[in-house]
Amino acid sequence: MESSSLKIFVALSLRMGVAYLLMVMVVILLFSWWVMPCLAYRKLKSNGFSGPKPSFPLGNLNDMKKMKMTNISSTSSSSSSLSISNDIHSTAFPYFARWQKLHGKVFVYWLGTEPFLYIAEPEFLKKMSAEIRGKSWGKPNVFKHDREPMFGQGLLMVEGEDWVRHRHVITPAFSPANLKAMGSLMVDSAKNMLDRWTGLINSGQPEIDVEREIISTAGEIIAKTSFGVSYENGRKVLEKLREMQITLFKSNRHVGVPFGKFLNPKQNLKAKTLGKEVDELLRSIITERREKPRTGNKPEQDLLGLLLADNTVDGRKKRALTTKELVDECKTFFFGGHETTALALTWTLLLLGLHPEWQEELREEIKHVVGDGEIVDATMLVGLKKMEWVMNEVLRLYPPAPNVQRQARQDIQVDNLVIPNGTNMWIDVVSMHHDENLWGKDVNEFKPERFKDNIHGGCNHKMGFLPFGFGGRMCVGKNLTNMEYKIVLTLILSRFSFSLSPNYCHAPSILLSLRPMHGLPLIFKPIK
Ligand code: HEM
Repeated sequence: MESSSLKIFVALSLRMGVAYLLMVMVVILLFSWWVMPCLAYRKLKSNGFSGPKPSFPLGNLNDMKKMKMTNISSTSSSSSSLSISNDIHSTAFPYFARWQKLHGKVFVYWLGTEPFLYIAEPEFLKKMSAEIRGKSWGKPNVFKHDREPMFGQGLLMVEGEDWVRHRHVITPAFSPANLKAMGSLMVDSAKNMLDRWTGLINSGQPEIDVEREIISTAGEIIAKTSFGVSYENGRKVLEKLREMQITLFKSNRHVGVPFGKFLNPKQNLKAKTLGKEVDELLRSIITERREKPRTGNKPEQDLLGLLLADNTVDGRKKRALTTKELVDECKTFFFGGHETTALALTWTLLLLGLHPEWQEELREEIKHVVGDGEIVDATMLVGLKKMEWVMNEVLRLYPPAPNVQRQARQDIQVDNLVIPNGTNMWIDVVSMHHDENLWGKDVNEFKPERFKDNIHGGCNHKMGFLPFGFGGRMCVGKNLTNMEYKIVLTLILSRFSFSLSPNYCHAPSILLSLRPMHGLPLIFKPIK
């Protein structure tokens, strides 16, 4: 009798325990997905920020999806090579274009239960970022799960003192001396690509999808220059990263939605598996380099060599990167180091295909600065000023990194408004680059000369042109991009003239970066 009542007592206690635990879990979930977002909403509202009305639990995701779908169906029929417009904001981001009309250039919208402060106003951005140092900025926690397989805790995502440590280790890899040494490897890879193009043209195939070609050459360049590995070894990493990019960013994602990751279980599993495979490949590249005998006492000066070396920050020896940190940095650089530069070149070829007069201008400049000879030394490319105007104008109209994201790690005062600690921010670079109030009536025209004698391109606000980000977290690879861009474009323009194929369909779209959805077919003619 005694033992049976003990059993009943234990069973009852267990049930009550489970019920209690469930209740606590429900309260925690309700608190973090309902109460906290509502409090954040009220706080932002009381601070004067308005925006589209969210619904629980999707926030504004449904509205965004609907506007995107309506936009795709209304533009797909009209998109032909004759109707190419550089006015891309309302097609790439129809929801932001619409909400701007209703709520201005700073407002709050919701991804699931996460509020985002949308910013397309350079003066607001200037005031907001004036007091915040690089290490004090956060990156939205809500994106971290999504981006973990691609970037891990690499430089793009890391925060605080760890960011300082990583940035100090990495910056020397992009010193002028190191960049100069990378120049000849870039020339070799670009020439291989152009020899392939010549072969295709000679065999009667003058139409080439340059997006695919340039992405693969830029991948080869980053594999050789930053990691000292052959394209074959780098290719596996790049292919898997690319597959992961498509898996993670092409489908309907449920960012910020409670249990959102369980809504796409197949994709999440695939991304996780690919992430593990990439980590394994990179670990073997790292191990191989660790075991490779050094030439002399100095570590190799490419990115991987510097990441592996012990390092000193502000005169003090700092902890070297752990293997996990190394793998994450390698992923970040393998991906970030080729895709953005390749897209800058791709969009340039589109605009030059549409503007043969600028092809001629640049050819003249190349003749003057480089002569008819080879690029023997990349430093000679510094004199290509018009090419720099063209690059800036392309990055303005088609910024490969179309937005910058932040999360406040402290309350931030902007005039009489307070952005509460924890607020996510979405800085719309495409919008600012296409804002008539900042650039004038000809904002959507391709006019490289606006950058002549003016590094801001005549924009009436210094923070209205942000292709490489801003402040302490500005792009670390800017100079590498500059050099690679000039080398590849110089070689292309010296060997070919080109025009747009009638098969091109103009559909700039976002897959993390801004890319031509259907590639970029061009028709080539050799010029010597
Ligand atoms: C046209 C080419 C490029 C564009 C448009 C571009 C754009 C950007 C932008 C907008 C940011 C700021 C992101 C933020 O603040 O959240 C950034 C950061 C970064 N970029 Fe680039 N990038 C380019 C080329 C490169 C290259 C070639 C590399 C590497 C070799 C690279 C590596 C990085 C890294 C690691 C960061 C993070 C820096 C930090 O947070 O300290 N980028 N880039």
